[in-house]
Amino acid sequence: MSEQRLKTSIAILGCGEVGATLAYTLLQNPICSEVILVDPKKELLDAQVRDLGDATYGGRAATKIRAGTHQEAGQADVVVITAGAKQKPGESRLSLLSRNLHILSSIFTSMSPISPHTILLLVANPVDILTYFARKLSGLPESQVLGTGTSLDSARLRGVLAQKAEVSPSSIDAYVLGEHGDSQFVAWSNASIGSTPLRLALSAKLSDEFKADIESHTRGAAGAIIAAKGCTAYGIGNVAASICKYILFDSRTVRPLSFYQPELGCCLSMPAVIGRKGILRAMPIQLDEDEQKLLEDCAEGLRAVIEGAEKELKADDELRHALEKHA
Ligand SMILES: NC(=O)C1=CN([C@@H]2O[C@H](COP(=O)(O)OP(=O)(O)OC[C@H]3O[C@@H](n4cnc5c(N)ncnc54)[C@H](O)[C@@H]3O)[C@@H](O)[C@H]2O)C=CC1
Ligand SMILES: CC(=O)C(=O)O
Repeated sequence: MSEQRLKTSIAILGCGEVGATLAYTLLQNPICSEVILVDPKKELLDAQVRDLGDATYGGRAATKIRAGTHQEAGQADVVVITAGAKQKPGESRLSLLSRNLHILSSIFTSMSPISPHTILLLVANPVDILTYFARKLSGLPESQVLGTGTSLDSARLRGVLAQKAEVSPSSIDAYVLGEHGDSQFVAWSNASIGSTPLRLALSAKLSDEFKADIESHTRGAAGAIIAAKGCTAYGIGNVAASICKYILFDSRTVRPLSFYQPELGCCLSMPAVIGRKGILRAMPIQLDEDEQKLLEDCAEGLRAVIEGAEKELKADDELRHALEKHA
């Protein structure tokens, strides 16, 4: 096989806390030949590339890291978008929408023309809404545009359940679904430890109070970490690196990811099979009546945010033109 055919690249837009942590994770666990970092803050970009480069000299150095332009990023196999404002302590993810939508739109203008084979992975918040608009702004097929969604919340859920059940997190099969935000919910009816349904594995422990405690821990995790250190980075760095691996290795792994749900009219997280072409297919999940209602409420809330954002977009010439380009 020629050198050219083996070359695989991941571009990371935004090299702040999350982008740099993701880059470091990709250098420590090589899955591609090149990581390209892009950020308008030139001094920060150069410093991150030098610092991250210093981490590659000792070992296998299988992955090279370099600074690049938006145009170069648009030709990468996977483009991860971490560019955007982050929450201040006490702020919600949705409060970032207006700022981050402008950044998202400028990114697609700068990356154009984007490779038709690129897979876009949205990380910046509010991730479900930005995933929705990235589909429209990029002009890429729906299956190639996904967001990390509740995969991080699900990792947090597995962590806390593993402690309670005294088993390894890798033996817990449980999903947080819906919005990566306040309206998320746990699909308790499907949760299991090994092949044992959670209600059998935890029996008496699994009270409503126990569930409410776990849900509030999972929902509040980001806020608590941000209040103490100003950002979250390691968890999402690890989750985003894993998703890049599922894509590049065509591993067909099932994870809860944010992608377009035609019957709900928005992007939110449901289980999906992930591979080289992005979302290969949704994996059906049977929710109970209460969970189905939570899913519908969550979608209704996200659709209302999308409608508000669309009104704002129509009033802004630059954003309106960006959206109309691929309408
Ligand atoms: N989905 C998830 O689970 C998580 C999402 N996040 C989100 O990720 C985003 C980034 O967080 P941090 O890295 O902590 O923020 P940060 O402020 O440290 O870094 C953001 C970077 O984006 C850059 N940027 C701005 N415009 C750009 C453009 N047009 N092209 C390329 N880069 C651009 C900025 O210069 C800055 O360096 C936030 O929106 C945050 O809420 C953070 C953690 C978890
Ligand atoms: C910041 C964020 O979205 C998280 O850590 O979940």
